[in-house]
Amino acid sequence: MLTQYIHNFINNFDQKKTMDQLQSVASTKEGVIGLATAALLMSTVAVYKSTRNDRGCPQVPNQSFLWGSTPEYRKDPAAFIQKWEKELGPVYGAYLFGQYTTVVSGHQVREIFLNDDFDFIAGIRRDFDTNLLANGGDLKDLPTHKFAGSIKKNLSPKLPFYTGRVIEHLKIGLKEFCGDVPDEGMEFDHVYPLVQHMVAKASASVFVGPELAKNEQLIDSFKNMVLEVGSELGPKPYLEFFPNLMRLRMWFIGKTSKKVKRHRDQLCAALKPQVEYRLNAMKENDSNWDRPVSKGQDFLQDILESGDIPAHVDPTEHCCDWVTQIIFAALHTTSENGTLSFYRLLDNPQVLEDLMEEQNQVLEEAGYDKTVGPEVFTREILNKFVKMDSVIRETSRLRNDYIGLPHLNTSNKTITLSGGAMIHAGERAYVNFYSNHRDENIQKMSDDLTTFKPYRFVNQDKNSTKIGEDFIFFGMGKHACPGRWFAIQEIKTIIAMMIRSYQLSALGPVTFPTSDYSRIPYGRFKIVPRK
Ligand code: HEM
Repeated sequence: MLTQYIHNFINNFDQKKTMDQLQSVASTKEGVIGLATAALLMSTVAVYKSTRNDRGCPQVPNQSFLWGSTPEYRKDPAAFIQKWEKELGPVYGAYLFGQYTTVVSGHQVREIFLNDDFDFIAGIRRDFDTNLLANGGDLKDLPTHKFAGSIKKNLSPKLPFYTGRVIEHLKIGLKEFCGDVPDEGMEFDHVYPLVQHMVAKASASVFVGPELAKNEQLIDSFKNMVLEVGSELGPKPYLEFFPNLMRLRMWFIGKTSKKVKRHRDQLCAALKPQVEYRLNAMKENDSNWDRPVSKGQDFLQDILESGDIPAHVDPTEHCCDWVTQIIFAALHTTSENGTLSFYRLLDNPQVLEDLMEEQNQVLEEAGYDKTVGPEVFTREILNKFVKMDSVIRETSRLRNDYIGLPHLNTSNKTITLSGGAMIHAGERAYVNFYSNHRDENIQKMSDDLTTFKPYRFVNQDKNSTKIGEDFIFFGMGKHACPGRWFAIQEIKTIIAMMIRSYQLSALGPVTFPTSDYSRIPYGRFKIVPRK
């Protein structure tokens, strides 16, 4: 009743006015007390409902009426998971993140990923909706299935073709970032900015073409849009109780934030002349135009040629919405995980030398001598770097991911898992990365799964893009990440290139985070040109 009332109450308000009111309410002491009281009431109702509903699985006892088990989880997610799994088994209910949640581990994760009634995109939108937050157009005009379909059709099959361009642009990115590295070497505070710049440059050359990849403003958005726009959201724990308010807040940020406006403006300004030029030339069937396909394709051209631009949307705006979606799906994810693998190597200097040795062997077998540079890499050659692939998979397996990938039951019925757990309509099931990536039965291996073993997956038929219940880093089933081949190839190329060109070393300890807030390790490092 109360939730329904609040739902109606919010939906009957003008969004902008409501948001203004909410912002001013939340900025006063009385307002915060009011919101906290409302959150307490909501929480009490939800806890009451959850105890009355039959859940078909054991529950984590609720530790606080207001926050449920969230503080215990946030304090030490690994300890939370170990404790409750030991006590309750692989599937249990918990009051987490402002709502009742079913946490699913083991073989039953399949039943979440492979059931069409569970929807990850709908599950994540409650807390993070790219369309709203980045003012990225109407979801109906660019639905996720269209975006995913286009990646599958236009990106993955063309990877062999894009490899050379990616290498060329990674090199440009490296040069722009480091300049000429002197013989005595160069020191850096952190890996992320370097990897981020290289990923932005190479990704832009594939998504919008080599010409636009020279545009500094566009590259700035490829690098910084996700972090800057994401930071506008900030932690607002009391909003976790109010999905509608959360969405209003994202909508408000999208419409009013200066950071969002800056990135959208610079993306549109960069894209506009290219989009207009290409559309004009296509319309006039001008065979002389500098068609990107003559120099190779790019993803922007695929969008323009798809004939899918809705008639009521300005083509530049539509392409800008596409690029915004691409930036959110592809850029930070790849930079972050490239950084992680890089730090694992800095932390294991012997592996760096092994990987150089592996490169030399593969290149020799391909008919090259040891002096060649990374420009000779092809997709085929990169695929033969099996030790490096294992390092990347092992890095991803051990990432500090805990309970994640919320999947919303979008049907109007209760879904019962094979172990008996019931997820009612409108509720979310979370997948337990942490357990599946460390469980001996799931991994089908027994040697210490809590430690980093770089060559664990060599000759195991488990490469870094092979998904399954033992590797849910990219999800699973028909919605598994369609960009994973591109992401992994980019990460592999960056690492292989850096190893081939420089001797890399950590300058002090490398620290891997264990919280659920940041996945990025830190530590200083040095590069010295190889002779
Ligand atoms: C290391 C980098 C990346 C990671 C860790 C990652 C991870 C994920 C995960 C966990 C999902 C959800 C899968 C599921 O629901 O089962 C996903 C979906 C998706 N990813 Fe990625 N991703 C990465 C890079 C990329 C790149 C480079 C692209 C685009 C070129 C991309 C495009 C997408 C799209 C379009 C979806 C939605 C698929 C659908 O709903 O059908 N991702 N990704």
